[in-house]
Amino acid sequence: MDLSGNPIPELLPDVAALIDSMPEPRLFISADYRVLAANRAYREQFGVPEDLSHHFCYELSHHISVPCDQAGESCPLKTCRDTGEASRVLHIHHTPRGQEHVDVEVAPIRDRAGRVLFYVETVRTVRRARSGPSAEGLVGRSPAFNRLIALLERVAPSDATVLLLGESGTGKELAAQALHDASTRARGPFVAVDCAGVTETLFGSELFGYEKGAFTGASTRKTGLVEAAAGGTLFFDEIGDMPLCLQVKLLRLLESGTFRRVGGLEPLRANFRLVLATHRDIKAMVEEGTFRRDLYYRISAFPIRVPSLRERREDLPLLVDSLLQRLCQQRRSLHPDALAALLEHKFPGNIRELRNILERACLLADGDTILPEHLPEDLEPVTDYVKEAAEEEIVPLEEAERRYLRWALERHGSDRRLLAQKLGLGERTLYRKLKDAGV
Ligand SMILES: Nc1ncnc2c1ncn2[C@@H]1O[C@H](COP(=O)(O)OP(=O)(O)OP(=O)(O)O)[C@@H](O)[C@H]1O
Repeated sequence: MDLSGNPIPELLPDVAALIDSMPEPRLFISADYRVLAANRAYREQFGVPEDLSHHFCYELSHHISVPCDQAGESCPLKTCRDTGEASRVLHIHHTPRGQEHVDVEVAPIRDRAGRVLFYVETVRTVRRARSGPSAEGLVGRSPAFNRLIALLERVAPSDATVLLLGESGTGKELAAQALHDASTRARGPFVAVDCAGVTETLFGSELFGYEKGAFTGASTRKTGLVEAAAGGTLFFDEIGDMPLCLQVKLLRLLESGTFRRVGGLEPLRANFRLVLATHRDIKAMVEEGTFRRDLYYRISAFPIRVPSLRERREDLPLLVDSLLQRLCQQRRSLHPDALAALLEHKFPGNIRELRNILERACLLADGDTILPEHLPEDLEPVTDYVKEAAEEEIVPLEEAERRYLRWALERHGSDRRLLAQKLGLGERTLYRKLKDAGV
């Protein structure tokens, strides 16, 4: 029987017993969000009320009284109901341990005739991201950050090459490490190679190692980074800074999957998962001829954009608390006026800049509280296009709209769907307007 009309089908107890043996936390839900059963793993990890019969999934996981899709969140059950296909999203759920990032997947369970009986929701805790202050790892809870985590979670278990793009200091290296930790190679090594400022000779011997006697001073055999990364992840940081002559060598390694130590004859098989990062626009570099097109195609199968701090401004208080835990011996907090000043700052250097500002402030502050005077004097304000427009002469309406859109995007643009909603526009109209305005 279809569960949207809710009596529970007779086969549910059998299926519930079956999923009890499954190791991942699972819920059975009806089309109208009612929780029908929770398996043992779910009960153990998330704890549920004795009697589930009067509970809805959104109450259990979000502590809200309306379905997620009516509360501005994407709801995998709704998508699954609409499309008939499984749907997977990243959410932040309430758990006995506080709020946690979880990877939620909802799939329909059908009878022989193909009618949907009910839905099964699998909930996997994402351990690589923290939604509360934390002394280590990636922290954040903004839509832009959650999108990054969702992509990292999706691609991590595969061996696909990942290219992390984003401004300096946004956390690309931390994201690469998180990707490794979430991969099947997590027990293997994570080896980072900094491509900025490498010379051809150094690169060869660093990357591939050398045999004893390969050149003057090579008194013993040296293992290179490619060999050291066997079974793990090889992370090329600042790949956009790699000179063209070295790009050829890298391409050869990727194409052949083999390498030779300097001075060695025997080809050795490489065994690493490739992750790369750059703050440069390498697509534009390809057009300019400063980055090899063939290498670009080889490494850009799965690009992930790491958002700037401006796109995830709402994470700033959480980042401040986390970084203060990491930086200061004693417990320190930020005065509300100091936080307000930081919220107004542009942060061209992103989280690294925030970290440096806080490190300096910790040294300057005598007490437990960081005050505005402990922050740099030259904090650069976010351009206030609205104020700018108001202070000037009357401008054409089109120009005012362009400025407003730029402001709205800078301040609230991390979730474009929500932004479109707030502006009273369809998402496609917003995209068109942004394109027309050159934003
Ligand atoms: N989400 C985050 N949560 C906590 N700390 C973060 C986060 N993202 C970045 N950081 C911190 O910000 C600093 C810069 O991060 P990272 O070195 O990973 O940036 P990057 O993008 O690789 O920079 P670059 O392009 O200059 O190499 C580090 O100290 C890192 O620990």
